[in-house]
Amino acid sequence: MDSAVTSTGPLGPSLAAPLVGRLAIVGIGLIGSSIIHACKARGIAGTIVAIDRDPAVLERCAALGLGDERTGDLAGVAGADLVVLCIPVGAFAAVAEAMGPHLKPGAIVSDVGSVKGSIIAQTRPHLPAGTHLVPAHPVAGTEYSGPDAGFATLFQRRWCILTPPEGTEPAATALVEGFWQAMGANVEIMSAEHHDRVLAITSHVPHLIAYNIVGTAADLETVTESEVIKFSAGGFRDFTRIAASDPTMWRDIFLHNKEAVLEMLGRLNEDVAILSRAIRWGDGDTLFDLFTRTRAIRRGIISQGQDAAEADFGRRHAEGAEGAAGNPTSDKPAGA
Ligand SMILES: NC(=O)C1=CN([C@@H]2O[C@H](COP(=O)(O)OP(=O)(O)OC[C@H]3O[C@@H](n4cnc5c(N)ncnc54)[C@H](O)[C@@H]3O)[C@@H](O)[C@H]2O)C=CC1
Ligand SMILES: O=C(O)C(=O)Cc1ccc(O)cc1
Repeated sequence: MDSAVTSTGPLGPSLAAPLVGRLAIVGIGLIGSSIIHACKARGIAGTIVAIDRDPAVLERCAALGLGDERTGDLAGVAGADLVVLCIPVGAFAAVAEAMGPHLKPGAIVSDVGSVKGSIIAQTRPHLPAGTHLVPAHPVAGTEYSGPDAGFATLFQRRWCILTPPEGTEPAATALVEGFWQAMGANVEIMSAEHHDRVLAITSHVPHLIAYNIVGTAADLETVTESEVIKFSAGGFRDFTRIAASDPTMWRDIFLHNKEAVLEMLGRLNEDVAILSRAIRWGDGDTLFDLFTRTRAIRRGIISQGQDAAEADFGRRHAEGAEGAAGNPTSDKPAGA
């Protein structure tokens, strides 16, 4: 990648020549618009076609200058070298069916969906021979959605997981790998099945827990709504951020990663039963041992540099610096 770099700006290296001639992004929400910002900032694509079925979204794209061309018609993928589907997981079959006939021979189709097995199953049957499918999932996002929420640095130093089905042309995978690296992401390749199990425990079940706890708190008869808001500075506040995530997107994720999520929920329920028992019987050792183990996991994540801002917060907190008592979790995406 480095030999193709001409200059380094505030957003990182800019490419000497675009990696992709014609890029089509379908779905200009948080992720689609962030890709467009990142590609523009770094000269990754020659021409960008922004496609969305919602006229209001296209209007915002025009106002924000997102895309060199904009259309509500999936025929807009015609002539694209790379098409990236940035739509809810439940919309893939219909979109793939409608766009399939317009793809040029050799086109690479990728995506950003949070579930991979279902996306492959929905998309592959509709892709003409001679095109390539290289599914991707940037493990980076916020609780915000829509074209106004995107920003160029969203993927920087974040993981992007590729799940090319067996038999995928290595050159197609390499192109998509280079595309994400050019936006600042670290790329890892694994099977779709493995991806869906890993993400079920690291992302999907945590979101379900957040939705559930906020719902439960809201339903409690003995705690008023104003008390929930007033005293939400504790752990509950972090849950409310996650529970503000897009309902359509998350409904689709749970419906399309059903098996892995149910498997992980089964394990979680068993472990919650063990904790309930420890609390009931005053078994402090069980609680202390678990909390010691989980604290080490958290510190391991930070020392691996996966969350530099929070590591910095932790350091400043230890030093007693000004502002260290605030919550390190941003309520707003940078630049939004
Ligand atoms: N929000 C996040 O933090 C992350 C989301 N993802 C995945 O990225 C994908 C997109 O998520 P967001 O950008 O957050 O969603 P979003 O809600 O911000 O944007 C989705 C866009 O897709 C458009 N759309 C929906 N159906 C369409 C169709 N049939 N044809 C054309 N456009 C259509 C909508 O009008 C909307 O503009 C989802 O699959 C999600 O699982 C992946 C990583 C992080
Ligand atoms: O905002 C958060 O905490 C997230 O977890 C964002 C996110 C949502 C969905 C994904 O598939 C990946 C990342």
